[in-house]
Amino acid sequence: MTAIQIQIVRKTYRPKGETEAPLILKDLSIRLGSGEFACLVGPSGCGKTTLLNIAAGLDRDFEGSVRIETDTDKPHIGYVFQNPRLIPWRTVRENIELALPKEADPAYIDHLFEVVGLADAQNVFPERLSLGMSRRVALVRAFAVNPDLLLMDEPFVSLDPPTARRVRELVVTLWQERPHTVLFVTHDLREAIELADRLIFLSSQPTSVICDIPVDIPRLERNETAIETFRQQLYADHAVIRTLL
Ligand SMILES: Nc1ncnc2c1ncn2[C@@H]1O[C@H](COP(=O)(O)OP(=O)(O)OP(=O)(O)O)[C@@H](O)[C@H]1O
Repeated sequence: MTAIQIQIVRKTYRPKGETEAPLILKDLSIRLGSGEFACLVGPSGCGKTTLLNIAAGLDRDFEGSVRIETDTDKPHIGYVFQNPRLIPWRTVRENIELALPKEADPAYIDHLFEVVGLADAQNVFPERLSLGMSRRVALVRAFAVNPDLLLMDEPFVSLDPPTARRVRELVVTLWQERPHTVLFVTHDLREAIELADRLIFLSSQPTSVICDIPVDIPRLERNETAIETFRQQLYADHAVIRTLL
C-alpha cells in the first residue's frame, strides 16, 4: 500500500539569462491515502504537469518535500505523460518491455493489450500508430509496471469518445483489480467526477489548492445524469470552480 504527501513551499522555473523567476506553485499541500484516486483540475498552465513531475521525482528543483509511504521496498511509479513518448526504433511490444521490472508477467501485458484493443499492433513500430493508439500504448506501459502510484497527465485527450469511454472503464477496472494510488490530471470535470474519489482544484499562478472535494456518488451509480447533477451542484456550491475551467 502506498500513500504520498506532497508539500511545496515554492516552485519556480528560472528562464536562462533572466533574474526574474515567476512563481509557479506556492504553499501547496496534497496528501493521497493508499488506494485513493484523485483528480487534479485547474486552468491551463497553472502547473499540473509540474506537480506530477515533482510527485514522480523527475523534478527536484523546488522548495518542499515529497514523501512516499509504502510497504514495498521500492514502489513502482507508473506515469502516463501528456505526450506518449514512444521510442520510434522499437516495436510497440519492445517499448513496453523496456519499462518492465524483471518480475513482470507477460500474460498480464497480453491482457492489457487486449483490453485497450491493440493486441494486433504489438509488432509494429510507433510511426504506424495514430495518436490515439499511441496513447493507449502509453496506458499499457504505465499499467504494465503494476504501479503502486500512478500519475496520469490528461491521458484521454484526442481519443474518440467511444474509445475514451472504454479506456476510462479500463482504468477504473484495473484500479479496482489491483488498488493503487492515482493522481490524474484532467480539464474535463465530467471525466473527473466519473473517475475520482476526490477532486482537487488548483488556482491559477501562483498555484495552490483552492478546494478539495470528495465525490460521494457510489461508483456503480455514476451515470450521465448523476455526474451532471453533481457538476451543477459543484458550480452552485463553489462559484470559483466555474472560473477555472
Ligand atoms: N521547463 C520549463 N521552463 C520554464 N517554464 C516552464 C517549464 N515547464 C513549464 N513551465 C511553465 O510553468 C507553468 C506551468 O506549466 P505546466 O505545464 O506545469 O502547466 P499545466 O497546468 O500542466 O498546463 P496544461 O494544462 O496547459 O497542460 C507554465 O507557465 C509553463 O509555461
